[in-house]
Amino acid sequence: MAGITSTALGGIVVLAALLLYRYISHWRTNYKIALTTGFPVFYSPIAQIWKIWKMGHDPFREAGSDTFVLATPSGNMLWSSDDTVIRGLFEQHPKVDAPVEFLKFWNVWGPTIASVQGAEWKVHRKAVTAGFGPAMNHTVWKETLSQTQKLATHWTEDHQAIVPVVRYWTSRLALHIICNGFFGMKVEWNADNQKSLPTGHKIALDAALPKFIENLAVFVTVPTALLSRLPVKKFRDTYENFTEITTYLDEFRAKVLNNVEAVPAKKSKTILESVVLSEVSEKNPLAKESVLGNIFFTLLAGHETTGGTLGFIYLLMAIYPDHQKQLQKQLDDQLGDRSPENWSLEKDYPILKQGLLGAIQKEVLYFYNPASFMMRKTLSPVTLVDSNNKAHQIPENTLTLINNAGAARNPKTWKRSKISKERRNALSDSPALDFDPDRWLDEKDQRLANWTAFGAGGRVCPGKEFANIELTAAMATLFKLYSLELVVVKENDETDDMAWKRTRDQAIRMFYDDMEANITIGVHKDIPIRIVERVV
Ligand code: HEM
Repeated sequence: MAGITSTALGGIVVLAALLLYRYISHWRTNYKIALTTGFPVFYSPIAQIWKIWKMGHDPFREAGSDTFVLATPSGNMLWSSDDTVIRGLFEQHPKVDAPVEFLKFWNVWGPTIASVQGAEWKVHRKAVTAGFGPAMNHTVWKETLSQTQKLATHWTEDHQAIVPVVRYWTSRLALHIICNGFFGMKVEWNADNQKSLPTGHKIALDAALPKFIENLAVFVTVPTALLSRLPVKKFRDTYENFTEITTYLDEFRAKVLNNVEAVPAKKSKTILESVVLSEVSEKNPLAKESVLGNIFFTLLAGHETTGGTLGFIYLLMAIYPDHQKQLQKQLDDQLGDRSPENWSLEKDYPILKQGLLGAIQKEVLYFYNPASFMMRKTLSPVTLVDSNNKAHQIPENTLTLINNAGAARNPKTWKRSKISKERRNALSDSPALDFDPDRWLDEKDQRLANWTAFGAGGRVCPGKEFANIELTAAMATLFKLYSLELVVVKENDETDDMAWKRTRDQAIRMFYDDMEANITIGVHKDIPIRIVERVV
């Protein structure tokens, strides 16, 4: 008996040694391949991608290079915070494309634009993008002007003008706008949406979507059969929201299909119509699951990003009242005493975008880009040129990590404000300390010429104009008619000024300490603000 055991044990030891040898030799082979790129190479068992926003440019400073390769046993991963390299990665699509094997979690109903490559991606892309255009831009402009005024009234009347978590509301605002653009739905701010539910529904669409998105990780990791059966509230809720959304999407789809012959002749289609139309196309029709999936993905990509960005903008304007006043003065000059109903997309939007309002948007998208990183993969060998004009040969099958957070805090392109070391340390060296929209108004400064918040090349964000129009209209409406202030509560024998500075510094610190990365980044804790009507 003891003999058999020791033989078995010996076998296990030999097998383990063989596996370890294979593991190490894969690792060494990958390391040698990585060296051919000409970038510094490091051995790494795993990449700590969950910490990326907080780490900022630190990994690159420690590596002594803005681009490096992590050689891992299962393959190599190139990390870059060099915006010339990042541009190159975007623009070399389709040779460099999304690594679909890591993006399957987007397939809630079926494959979507975000989780496919090559010829299949072209079909999805055509279906999704046909609905973006001048008609949609007008809808977004008008709906944002109207919804933002309604939100401000809702804050003032129903919340005694105090708003604890701004991001929650700006996400809702973006959801209301996109639901109008996609489905022609008018979502109101009072709780009546839940009372006047369409037949057959228990939850309103604008309530089910955010809850489902919040629990997307649960949905992706727990099998659907268990979600509906296990006695865990989170599982049951996730399943209920999923089935509600499926029914809504099915109903929207059926409505278009019922009258599908009329759609091709329409001069401008909604995104819903163009996606559904692709299901009945003779050439490469999309499956029903992909139709539902693409509508969901575009809804998600379109409101989480824009809502989150607007949340940062509103908060930063409360933290920096001087910038807010400067913006309001410029808005008064640009828009005069016309009311929002009379602002025009053709005339006012380009002027607003070129001024301080556009600069604030860029500054926020730069530091608080909704995606702290993006993944790509080289599908064939490519040449990448870095910001020192040096060419690097990157082998096929190299995963690449476009590190937006690192690129934004790269000292080569980022001019920091003059702030003492002590103050930086006390406020966690939060990027909110360096908030400086004016950097985008200096035309001679070309440091950030390569930077892009929306990607570039074939896979560039199709919602770029949608987002820019929405952010512009939501900022102009709010700051033309109202001001935002941090809510200051005095402690002990503090003077007004001391209490304000303490509150402001606490908010700046929270912009680093409490930043969380989920699907997008956000400060999810309370930073209460007050809305005050302007007397102009
Ligand atoms: C501040 C707002 C937004 C930002 C920063 C943003 C950024 C991005 C980025 C960086 C990409 C990836 C590009 C690439 O892989 O090269 C992307 C893709 C995408 N975005 Fe946006 N986006 C925003 C708003 C929107 C909106 C409003 C919509 C729709 C209404 C939208 C729909 C999409 C879709 C469908 C894709 C996938 C494109 C593809 O893979 O071909 N986005 N976005």
